[in-house]
Amino acid sequence: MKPKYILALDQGTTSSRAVLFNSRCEIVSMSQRPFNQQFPQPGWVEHNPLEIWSTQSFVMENVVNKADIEWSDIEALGITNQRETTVVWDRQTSEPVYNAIVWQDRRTADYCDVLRERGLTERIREKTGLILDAYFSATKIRWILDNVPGARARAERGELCFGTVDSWLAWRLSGGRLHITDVSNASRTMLFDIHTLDWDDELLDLFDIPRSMLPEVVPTSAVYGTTDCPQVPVPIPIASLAGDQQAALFGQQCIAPFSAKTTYGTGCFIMLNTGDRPHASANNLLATVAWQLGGKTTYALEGSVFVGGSVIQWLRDGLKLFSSSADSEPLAASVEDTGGVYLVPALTGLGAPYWDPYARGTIVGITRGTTSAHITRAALEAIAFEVDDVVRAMAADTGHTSTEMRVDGGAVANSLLMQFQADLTGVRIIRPSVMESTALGAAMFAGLAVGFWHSTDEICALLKPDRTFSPEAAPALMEQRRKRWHEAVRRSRHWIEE
Ligand SMILES: Nc1ncnc2c1ncn2[C@@H]1O[C@H](COP(=O)(O)OP(=O)(O)O)[C@@H](O)[C@H]1O
Ligand SMILES: O=P(O)(O)OC[C@H](O)CO
Repeated sequence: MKPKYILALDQGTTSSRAVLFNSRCEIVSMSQRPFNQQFPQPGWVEHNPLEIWSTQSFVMENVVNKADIEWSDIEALGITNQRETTVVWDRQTSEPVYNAIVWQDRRTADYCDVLRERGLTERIREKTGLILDAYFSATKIRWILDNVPGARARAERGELCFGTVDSWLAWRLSGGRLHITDVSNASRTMLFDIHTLDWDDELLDLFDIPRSMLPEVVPTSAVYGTTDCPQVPVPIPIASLAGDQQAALFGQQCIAPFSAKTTYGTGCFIMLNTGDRPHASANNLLATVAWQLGGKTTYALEGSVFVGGSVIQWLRDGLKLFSSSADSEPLAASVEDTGGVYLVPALTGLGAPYWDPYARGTIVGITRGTTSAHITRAALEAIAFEVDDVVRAMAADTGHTSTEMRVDGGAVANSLLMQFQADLTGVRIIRPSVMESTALGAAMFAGLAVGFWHSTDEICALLKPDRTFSPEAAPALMEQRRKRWHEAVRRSRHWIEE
């Protein structure tokens, strides 16, 4: 019999990726294409939705051509995506009415302050599991309706569609037949009740968003329809939609309650499976939907750190300390320690567990002896400190201390960072052999929907770890370092005037 494949489309913040998996969960081919990041004003981040689609469709075609297979050999495709990023488009023409407002964009921070002053924080948290913050889609949609000429009237006439990037891609792939989003993406909009699993009318009223704009909410793993676009010559079942962090949690086989993963990409996203109910956080973490599979809903606790690997990008492109992100490791390893330097990468404010949109990046402890190597090492350590803050908040929330954490994302290639993370957090860090956990998760959801794989157990038996990092440092020393880090964080906070 001819081999069959599952195609995963992974639409990330900085690049679009397509990955083709065979039935042994091996990567058969892969293609990646970066696209433009637009920063029209300080704190604003936008993407062109047409470029998101053109790069995504380019890599999708490329991956099939590279593998030298027929499109009809693909049993199903799955979509996973940067979450919260907001696209609004015309239902008739499919033309976006504005650029995509990216999850990192802070333009609606002051509007969130107004809502906070009106005492809405708790009500929003109860329903959505989220912290009232500009990160989520609701205030971004409202901004588009209020600021793009004619948009509100068109939305009220039912002419506009809203979607996170999963919806936008499903719309384009299906030739405008599917206006859908899955529960994991819906749970990041701040318009979705994670208990009833439906859009919430009170929140829609609050943000003044017509319900007709919203996509239909579907399970994470199911056949929703087939492709119908010029780029795909045969109809292929579209069989999963999942937020990228939730897909990574699944791809990392964190299927049992209290299993956890961290993805070290542009940001760092720490997620803990909390089983079949949301866990309300007392420590500024998010309760969110992990996935809906086989009629069962699984929830997670999440800490979202806004600047992770992107601080290394900033050292590379902004300060020009090295020419490739991988060079950060030998440079940092060329010194024994940071020489007392702490770098707080609050370049777009601070996310979990601080949620301070007015914080800004800070480097403290610089002396005449400080070199680019010390600063680079401090930046790598900062990523680990940020993750450690969230892991500790999770332990405080759940009363459960994990002994291991699975990791993925571009920056896990950095072994110095991984070892420091193990030392600091005191847990075993497990790096998988299939590093594309996000794409793998999307493929697993899609493969399960079409019977390509029959159970998660069958898939887990196919996957092996690549390397484990065990804690080696003295806990007392790490505690001292943690104190200094918190002192540096304190200095970075509330820097921008409200
Ligand atoms: N060896 C490395 N050391 C540290 N950071 C790295 C390394 N390789 C890549 N990165 C960082 O990882 C990020 C890319 O990770 P990736 O998972 O591809 O991001 P995303 O999915 O958010 O677009 C970049 O910010 C890059 O600077
Ligand atoms: O594109 P990534 O991997 O940085 O992920 C972005 C997150 O989904 C934002 O919440």
